[in-house]
Amino acid sequence: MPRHAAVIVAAGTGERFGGSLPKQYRPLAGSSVLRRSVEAFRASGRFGDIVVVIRDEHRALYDATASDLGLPDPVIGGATRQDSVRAALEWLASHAPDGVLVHDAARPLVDQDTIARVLDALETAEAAIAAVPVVDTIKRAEGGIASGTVDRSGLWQAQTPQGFRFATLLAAHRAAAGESLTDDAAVAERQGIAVRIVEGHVDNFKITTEADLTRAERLLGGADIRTGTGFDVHRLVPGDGVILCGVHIPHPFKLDGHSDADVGLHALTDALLGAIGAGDIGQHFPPSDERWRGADSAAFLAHAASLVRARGTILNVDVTLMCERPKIGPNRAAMVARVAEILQLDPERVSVKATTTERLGFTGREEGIAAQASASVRIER
Ligand SMILES: Nc1ccn([C@@H]2O[C@H](COP(=O)(O)OP(=O)(O)OP(=O)(O)O)[C@@H](O)[C@H]2O)c(=O)n1
Ligand SMILES: C[C@](O)(CO)[C@H](O)COP(=O)(O)O
Repeated sequence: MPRHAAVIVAAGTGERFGGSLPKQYRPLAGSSVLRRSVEAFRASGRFGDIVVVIRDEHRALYDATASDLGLPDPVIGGATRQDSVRAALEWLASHAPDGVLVHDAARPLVDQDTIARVLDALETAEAAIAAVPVVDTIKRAEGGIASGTVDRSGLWQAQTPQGFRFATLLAAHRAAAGESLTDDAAVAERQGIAVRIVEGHVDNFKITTEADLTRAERLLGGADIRTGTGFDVHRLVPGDGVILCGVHIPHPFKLDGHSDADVGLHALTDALLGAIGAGDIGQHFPPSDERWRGADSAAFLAHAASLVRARGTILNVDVTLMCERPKIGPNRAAMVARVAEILQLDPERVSVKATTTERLGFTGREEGIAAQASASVRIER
């Protein structure tokens, strides 16, 4: 039985993707791009060594996503993909596997059939790569103007994995050091090695831009979206106005409470905390703490928002205020604007609604005001 190794190259900078978190460490459907690629090769059960190649400065990111996978220490890659693959092959040289499959970490949707086809082809071929036929009409263009149509017959889009007899690929990479070749098949072709093409899969695309990640997320059944709800009540006592969703509204009563008693922002704070399982407002801002006496509830909401942002993105929030008076309608736009400002959200993602309770219950008797809220967040870290 031949012994095969897998090399997962993840030492790129993801320049075309951009952003502060490199694309291979971006969350993807509850996992990460890199972890999904590695797990596809683990799940195949046909590999001895699985070697991941990373950038030195990504060590903490790698540990956070893959340290529990039981892999050997990652190999440190080079300036180009070619350099990174060669570094992994040199590391593997002392293990002398019969064959090696090289795979882009940036292709997290690789399927088991594609991996198996490349491996099976290696039984009779010295080199085999996954690829899909070019299906679109291909244009050559200069200055944005088409200057010709390329005959697409016989054209393929190379994917990974790309498989080789180990000794063949190591020798080819050593010979090609310093050149500028974008895949391992090109390195092998340079040495006159016949590279067999086997069927890849259209979904085994490379994550190059944000749009690719969104497409991958969609194919995997959606992002990690969570929702939280909040509910709060404050008593009305004689006063000169209420603060609701950050807006002061003149009124012959005020809301009674330790802080400014903004029932709308309190419900919303709890909704955000609930969405990430971070307890409730009372845990974060105990009424026994003098610091919060008369406090502007915007500080509570901003704190909850920062906890969510440490893990992901706030998608939308929705607050319903329950009272007979004051009338919310004339103040709604100002409330939406203030909540959006505190949450640093587009106002289009903020909703404030109101209802009476048909003069029923404590809100109907104007003894107090109640609020309920919900928040949706996308977890990314
Ligand atoms: N010096 C490099 C460059 C790329 N790669 C890896 O090779 C694969 C294919 O490269 P690509 O997707 O083009 O990644 P980047 O080089 O990161 O992207 P860009 O070209 O946009 O900077 C990726 O898994 C990438 O991490 C690598 O290991 N070492
Ligand atoms: C290896 C590869 O993914 C096959 O399509 C591709 O060649 C990588 O090229 P890039 O220039 O790094 O995008």
